[in-house]
Amino acid sequence: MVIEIEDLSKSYGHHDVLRGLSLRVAAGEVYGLLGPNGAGKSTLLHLLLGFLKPNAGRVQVFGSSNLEAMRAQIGYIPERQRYHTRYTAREYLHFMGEMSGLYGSELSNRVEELIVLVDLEADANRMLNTFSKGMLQRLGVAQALLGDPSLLLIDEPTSGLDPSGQRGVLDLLASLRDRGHTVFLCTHYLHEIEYLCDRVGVLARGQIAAEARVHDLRMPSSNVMIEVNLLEPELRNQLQALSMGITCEPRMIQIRQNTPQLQTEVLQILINAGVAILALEPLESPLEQFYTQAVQSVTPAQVAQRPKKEKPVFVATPADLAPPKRPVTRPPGEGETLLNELLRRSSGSANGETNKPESEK
Ligand SMILES: Nc1ncnc2c1ncn2[C@@H]1O[C@H](COP(=O)(O)OP(=O)(O)OP(=O)(O)O)[C@@H](O)[C@H]1O
Repeated sequence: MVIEIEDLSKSYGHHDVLRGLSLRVAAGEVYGLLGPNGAGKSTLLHLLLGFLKPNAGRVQVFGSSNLEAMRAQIGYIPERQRYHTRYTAREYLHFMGEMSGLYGSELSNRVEELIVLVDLEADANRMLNTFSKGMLQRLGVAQALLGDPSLLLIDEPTSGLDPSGQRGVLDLLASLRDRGHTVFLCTHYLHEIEYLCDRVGVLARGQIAAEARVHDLRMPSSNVMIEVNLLEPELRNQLQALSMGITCEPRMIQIRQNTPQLQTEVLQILINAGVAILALEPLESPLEQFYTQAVQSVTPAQVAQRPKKEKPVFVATPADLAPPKRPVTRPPGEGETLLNELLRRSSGSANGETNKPESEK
């Protein structure tokens, strides 16, 4: 294992940020950590780098708990890097390379190789105060790679970049993944997870609330939207009669609780009626559903009730991620999503207990 974290807790004063978090990242794996603002993603990166000390728990990188000694093998790309803008990109990389103990031809060769890798050949002699945010971010990647680290810790790499800047950074990170680097990536953006990562974890209320292989989340969405040129009222009624989960407007059909069969029936009716289909899109991606469920599932009461040594709240498997069998629109309390059911079981509520405080039971 490249990263092994067990039962990690970190507080700032009375503010408990991480509460018994455990996770593992294997060599060559690209792990994406999603979490709302303030969930503790940057804190976790700083703990991995040994910049911060945990209140409890174990952090090992490359099998060692001496994280300061491991730093040379880690490339860190922070969300916001500060640069000395009076340097050119080439000078800056030389300067930073010397700081990491590289000299002479080894340093020059490494700098030139990295300038090519991050696609800054044409701009390497320009002053950094003329660089765009995207160029600075690519320079940050080059800097992180100076010591040829095998593990990269990356904090929100495309935050604040325009679409072409984002594309440049993502393509660069994909090329690093393809070179076999182990990557631990913190992000808010689901498309980055889909594009880059092998596995995804959701950090919520100080724990890994859910974990899944990204490949297993590539499944048909359970809710889709079909955009059409125009639906006559008669046709709308015909479609809505197919299922309670279908709602129609003059130019849009929503299928909640979509199945391949139901979708085929809807499309067949539209085609037979000569309706032009302009678009068919998922209402939310399976990854989005997975993230939302994970963030909403861990309630403060559940966190407070969990004994310290308990395993992660929920680790998703492909079967767990299948669309819920009962209608999504059912009244509250009538049923649970599978994820919620598992969560309740894992917090000891399967045998009739609820998560209410003792006083309310
Ligand atoms: N040095 C500090 N002292 C006190 N509180 C801190 C400190 N650093 C972070 N925090 C708090 O800890 C919590 C977690 O912060 P952190 O920056 O790790 O979250 P994050 O998930 O990276 O957030 P974001 O996605 O917004 O960057 C936040 O509530 C933050 O205000």
